[in-house]
Amino acid sequence: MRTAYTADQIRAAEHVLMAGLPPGTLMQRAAAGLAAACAGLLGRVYGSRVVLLVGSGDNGGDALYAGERLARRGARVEAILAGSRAHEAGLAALLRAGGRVAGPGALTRADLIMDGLVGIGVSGALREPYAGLAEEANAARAPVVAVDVPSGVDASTGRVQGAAVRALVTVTMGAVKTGLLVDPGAGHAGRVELVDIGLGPCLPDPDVAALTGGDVDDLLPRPGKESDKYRRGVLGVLAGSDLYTGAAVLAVGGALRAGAGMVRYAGPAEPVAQVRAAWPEAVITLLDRPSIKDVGRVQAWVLGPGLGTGDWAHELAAQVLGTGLPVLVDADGLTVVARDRSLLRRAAPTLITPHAGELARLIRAERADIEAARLQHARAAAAELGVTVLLKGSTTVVAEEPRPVRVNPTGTSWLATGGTGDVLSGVAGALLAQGLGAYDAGSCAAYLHGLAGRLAADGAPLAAADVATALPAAFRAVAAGGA
Ligand SMILES: NC(=O)C1=CN([C@@H]2O[C@H](COP(=O)(O)OP(=O)(O)OC[C@H]3O[C@@H](n4cnc5c(N)ncnc54)[C@H](O)[C@@H]3O)[C@@H](O)[C@H]2O)[C@@H](O)CC1
Ligand SMILES: Nc1ncnc2c1ncn2[C@@H]1O[C@H](COP(=O)(O)OP(=O)(O)O)[C@@H](O)[C@H]1O
Ligand SMILES: [K+]
Repeated sequence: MRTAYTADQIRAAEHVLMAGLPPGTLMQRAAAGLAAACAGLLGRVYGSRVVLLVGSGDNGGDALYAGERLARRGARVEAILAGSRAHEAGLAALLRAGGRVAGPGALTRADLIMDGLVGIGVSGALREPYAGLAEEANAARAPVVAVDVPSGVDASTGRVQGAAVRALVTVTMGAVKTGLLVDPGAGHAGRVELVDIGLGPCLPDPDVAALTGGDVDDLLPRPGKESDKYRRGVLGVLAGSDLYTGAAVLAVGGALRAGAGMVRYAGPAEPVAQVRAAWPEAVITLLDRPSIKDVGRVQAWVLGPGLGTGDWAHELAAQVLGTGLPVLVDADGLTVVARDRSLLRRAAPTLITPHAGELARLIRAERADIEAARLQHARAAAAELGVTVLLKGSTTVVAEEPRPVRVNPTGTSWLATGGTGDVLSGVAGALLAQGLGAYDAGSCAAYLHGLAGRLAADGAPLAAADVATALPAAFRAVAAGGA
C-alpha cells in the first residue's frame, strides 16, 4: 500500500522527529537525496548547468544545499532568488562551493532546473515573481526536478489555482504528500521519488492510500476446489433500455470478465436481444414491467447504466435499494437517486460510481469545483449520503467513512470514451457479488479497469469493449506481480 499525508500531518511528524536531532539534520538528509536524484538524471554532473529556483522558505533551503552538493561535484550551479530573502546558511554554502546568483535568463541555458520555490508551506496561488518563473521553467528545454512538491500544487489536496511547475520528477521528503497522487497535482508531479529522512515512525494514520498490484492480488477472491457458480457470487444487472442497449452489453461483459460465478441480466426486449447475442453466458430475464421478482437469487446488484430516468428506472431503483444486498448505483441510476436521495437510506452496502457531473447533481455542487478538489468532494459525499463513493475521472478516488480515501494509481486518459464506465460498473459489481466490501470492490475494480485500459490502449485509442477484453490480462498481470 502506498500511503500519503497532508502538509499538516508532515509538519507535525517533522516537529517530533526534529526535537531529537541536531538542527539542520533533516534538511541535509533532504538535500543529499535531492542531489543524488539530480545526479542520476544528469548522468554526468561535472560541467553540467544546474539552475535553482529558490523561494524564501525551507523548500528553497533544500534546493540551495542540494545545489551545493552538485557544485562540489563540478556542476555549474546558478540560483535564481525569487523571494525577498533566501535561506541564509544554504545560500552561503552554495556560494562557498562555487555556485552563484543569477537572473531569470539562466533558465534558457540550464541542463536541469531544480524547483525550490515553495513546498508544503505554499498558500493560495503562486504570487509574482514565482508564478512567472514557474511558467518560464515549464517553457525551458531542461527537465525540471521539483523539490518536495511542484510549486503551485497544494501539497494536501492536489489543487492548482494558477501557474504551477510541471516536473519530470518530484523528489519528496519523508513521506508522499496527498497532492502528488491526486489530479491536477499528480499530473504536475511526474515520477515521484521518496527520500527517507527518518520520518516513518513519527507519521500518523495516512490521509490517503493507493493500492499496489500486490494489494489487489491479495484482496481478489479466487475460486477454490469447492467453488461452484453460486458460491462464487451471482450478480444481477439492471441496465440498458430500448434506447440504450450498449450499456447493458458492456456492464454484463465487465462483470463476466471479473470473476462473477454467474451474471443475471434483466431488462426490456431490445437490450435483452443484444446481451443474449453478445454474452450467451448471461442468464436472462425479459422484463415486461419494472420488477425484480422473477430475476432469481443474486448476491449483489448493479443498477443504472443506460436504464433511463423515468418511472421504470425509479421503480427498479426502489426495489433493489429496498433489498438487504449490496448495490452499485451508476449513471441513470444516479440521476434517479439524485431526485430522491431517501432511496440511499439503507443498512446494506451501497457503492455509487459517479463522474464529476453526476456527483455535482447528487450533492448540489458545481462540476468544476468537484474536478478541482476531487478528494474533498468524494469524502463529503460519502459522509453526507452514507454510502461508498467511487468518483471517476482523471484520478479515480474511493471514499468511505472513516477510512483513508483510496486513490487509484492506474488508468489512462484513453479511457475517456463512451461506455468505459459501464464496464467499470460490471467489474465492481462482480467483486461485490464475490463478497468484497464496497471500499475494496470499488478500489480493486478501479485498479483493474485502469490497468485493462492501459493494456487495451497501448498508446492508441480504445473502445469500451476493448477494456472488457483486456480485463483477463489485467488480472494476470496483477497475479504475476507485474502491475
Ligand atoms: N520542516 C522540516 O523539517 C523540513 C522541511 N523541508 C523542506 O521545507 C519545506 C517547507 O518549508 P517552509 O515551511 O519554509 O515552507 P516553503 O518553503 O514551502 O514555503 C514558505 C515560503 O513560501 C512563501 N509562499 C507561500 N505561499 C506563496 C505563494 N502562493 N506565492 C509565493 N510565495 C509563497 C512564504 O512567504 C514563505 O516564505 C518542505 O516543503 C521541504 O522542502 C525539508 O528540508 C525536510 C525537513
Ligand atoms: N481524463 C481521464 N483520465 C483517465 N481516466 C478517465 C479520464 N476521463 C474518464 N476516465 C475514466 O473513464 C471512465 C468513464 O466513465 P463514465 O464517465 O461513466 O463514461 P460512460 O458513462 O460513457 O461509460 C471512468 O472509468 C473514468 O475514470
Ligand atoms: K517546490
